Amino acid sequence: MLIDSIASQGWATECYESIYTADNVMLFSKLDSIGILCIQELQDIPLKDVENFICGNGIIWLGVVIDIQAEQPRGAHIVRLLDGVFSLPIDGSLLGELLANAYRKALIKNVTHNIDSIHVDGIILKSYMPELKRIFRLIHRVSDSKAPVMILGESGTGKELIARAIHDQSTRCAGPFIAVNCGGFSNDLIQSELFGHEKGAFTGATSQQVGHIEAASGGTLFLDEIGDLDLHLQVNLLRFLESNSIQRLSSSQEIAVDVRIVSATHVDLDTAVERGSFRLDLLHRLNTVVIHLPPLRHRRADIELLANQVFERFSSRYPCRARGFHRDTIALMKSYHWPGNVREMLNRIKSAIVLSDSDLIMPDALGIHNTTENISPPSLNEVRGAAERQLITNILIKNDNNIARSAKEMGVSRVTFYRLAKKHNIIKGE
Ligand SMILES: Nc1ncnc2c1ncn2[C@@H]1O[C@H](COP(=O)(O)OP(=O)(O)OP(=O)(O)O)[C@@H](O)[C@H]1O
Repeated sequence: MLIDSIASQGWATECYESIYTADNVMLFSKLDSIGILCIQELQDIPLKDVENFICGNGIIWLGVVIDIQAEQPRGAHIVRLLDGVFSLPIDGSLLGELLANAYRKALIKNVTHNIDSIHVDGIILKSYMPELKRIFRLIHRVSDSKAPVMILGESGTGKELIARAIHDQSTRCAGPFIAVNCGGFSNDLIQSELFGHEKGAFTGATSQQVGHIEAASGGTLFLDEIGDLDLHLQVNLLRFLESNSIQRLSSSQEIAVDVRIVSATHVDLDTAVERGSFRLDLLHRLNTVVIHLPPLRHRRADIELLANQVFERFSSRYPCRARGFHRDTIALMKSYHWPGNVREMLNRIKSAIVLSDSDLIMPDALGIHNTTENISPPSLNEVRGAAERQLITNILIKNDNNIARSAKEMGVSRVTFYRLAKKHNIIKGE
């Protein structure tokens, strides 16, 4: 068996039955991994999916074929996307050489393309959590496509920053990034803000105005608080998404527009659909790719990293005596509930930097008087869910995101581990 032969040369191996299952694991795998694809097994899989799989992660791929001649022409196309191909049976030392070469390339690729972090607005987004690393990799992966992205998360978790990151990493980065708050205006105003209007379209329309959708052409339109959009406007937005064209208010002229849509909301849209306040067809148009941003209280592992990043960023801008945080301050930040998420952390640290008169920022400088403020007691289900989620996350971190080892340590099958990790959005479903 090929797997045994590879393992006998000292390589750690994992075997997956389909590229769809493997795809989830790839998002977690170390970037210096090598993949081997059995080309025969790809016969029934749409070529587009195979291409996306091979090109969509930071891994060096080799292919194994039974009979190279018989693989033409579909197999030949796949082979061109790979870094090398070999047929079976293969001599052990030749296999060792192929793997060593691929590993060298993987290490170089890992150094030159760090896809575990994102640069945006002068900030480096980093995380110790597999869930966040997966999001950063996802952003890199969707960068070349126009697929609509929906970002879900509480206020202040960084939804707009992530939307900006998606734009900046994309092939549209030279185009405009236009952000619109769908909940911030009256219905009439938002209609005109989005679609534009002709002169005289309504009282006060003294000149023609280009709407945000048109203005974002060639770039990205970020629709914040999409859950607050009125039903009537949802119909108009859906029409635009289906036709890729708009009509300004009071005009019958169709204007073609090429934009990528990123939307965000803190509202539970599934419930909104059930209640009839959000259209299911619009939801399906917007949520091709979904990113769940966790609240800061679920990112304990990142608190110190984030706090230090914020400190570095702002301590050079303001007069500041402090050189960092006292360890009790870090401990307080880790135990605090952060109802306002990263935005609240930013504001508390900024004022602590300005007000602090000691070498280290002390806990009281954060102005957090009662760590239980704003916390309503969690339900038993919430407590169980949070514990399960934390356990899975910790086990994944400990096992270097290796699913098989994590499942073994947790004492469940790989399938059960997968199901639990998917349930908690730690990994993406198929
Ligand atoms: N990982 C991060 N590192 C540093 N700053 C961050 C990070 N995430 C978010 N921020 C900052 O936190 C603030 C809030 O972020 P953002 O406006 O993107 O949140 P949001 O989820 O869109 O909030 P809302 O739903 O209220 O509009 C911004 O100043 C942003 O720059």
